[in-house]
Amino acid sequence: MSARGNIIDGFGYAKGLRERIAGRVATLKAEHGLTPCLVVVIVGEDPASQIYVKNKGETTKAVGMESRTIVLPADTTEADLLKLIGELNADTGVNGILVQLPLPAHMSSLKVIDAIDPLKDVDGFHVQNAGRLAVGLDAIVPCTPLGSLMLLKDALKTHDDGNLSGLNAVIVGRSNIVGKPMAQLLLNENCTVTIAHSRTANLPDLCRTADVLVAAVGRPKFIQGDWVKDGAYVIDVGINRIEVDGKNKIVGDVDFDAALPRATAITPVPKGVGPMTIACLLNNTLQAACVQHGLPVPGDL
Ligand SMILES: Nc1nc2c(c(=O)[nH]1)N[C@@H](CN(C=O)c1ccc(C(=O)N[C@@H](CCC(=O)O)C(=O)O)cc1)CN2
Repeated sequence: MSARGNIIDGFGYAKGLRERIAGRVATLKAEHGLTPCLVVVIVGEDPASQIYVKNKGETTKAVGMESRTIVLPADTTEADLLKLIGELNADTGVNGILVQLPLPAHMSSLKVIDAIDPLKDVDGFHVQNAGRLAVGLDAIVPCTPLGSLMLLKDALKTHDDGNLSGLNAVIVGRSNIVGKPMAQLLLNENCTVTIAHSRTANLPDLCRTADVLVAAVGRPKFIQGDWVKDGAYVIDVGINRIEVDGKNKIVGDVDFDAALPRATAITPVPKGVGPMTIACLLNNTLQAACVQHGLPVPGDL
């Protein structure tokens, strides 16, 4: 039996991944004269989004890629945003397009995402990428689920036989950007997958069946310690800002302290899945640039 209570170092893993990406970017530049370019579009002034976009710009440059950030006012019309996306789609110097979410309420994120060229959709949110992932074709995979899977596989390799096949996976949350693609990825790994949501009956008992428990529900410390099966792998995707003793704190969707002793391994918040999101975005951008130029796509990093 493997030891309990291991903390998965997403921050460290993401750092290593960024270094490997930087190496491949340098090779791409040296051998093909190609520098991948990522454009991030932000509409409005949501403070958290502004921080994420700033981090994306800085890390994109740090791995040697070109970064452009387009800031639009909150009252930008949907038509104007769609026009901009059309221009970026047509610009051969742009390899990746990302529209930061959430968008202001007067815009349809589905419509906006649908306007992005699927080959430049480095978020992997376009319906063509979602469909391709669902049927097992090559696709751009959403960054947070992709990063979660990388951490999970690495933890399994470290603490177990590394095999996801046949494990029971329960994903709490059915969003298009995390829950559903995570389910597809785990299904591809031959897990038996259940997606739970707000109408699921007896959620605690369902969670107790999970060898792999993924929490993506957006509610602070929602998953209690005694919902975690002895020896489970717990991936906490939640990033919730709460106030404790007058101070702002970020916590996940899992009651970490209570879950830790039961889990074989668990991601913390912060420094768990979060840093993997941006590292995987860079990887998707690198791969998208290769596909667009007919170059071989680098393998697993
Ligand atoms: N177009 C997109 N919009 C959004 C996405 C996305 O993948 N594509 N995801 C989130 C926000 N996000 C990236 O955009 C993101 C969230 C969190 C982190 C992160 O590194 N979190 C840190 C804590 C950071 C903090 O102090 O706030 C951690 O968990 O350690 C990176 C990226 C919604 N929108």
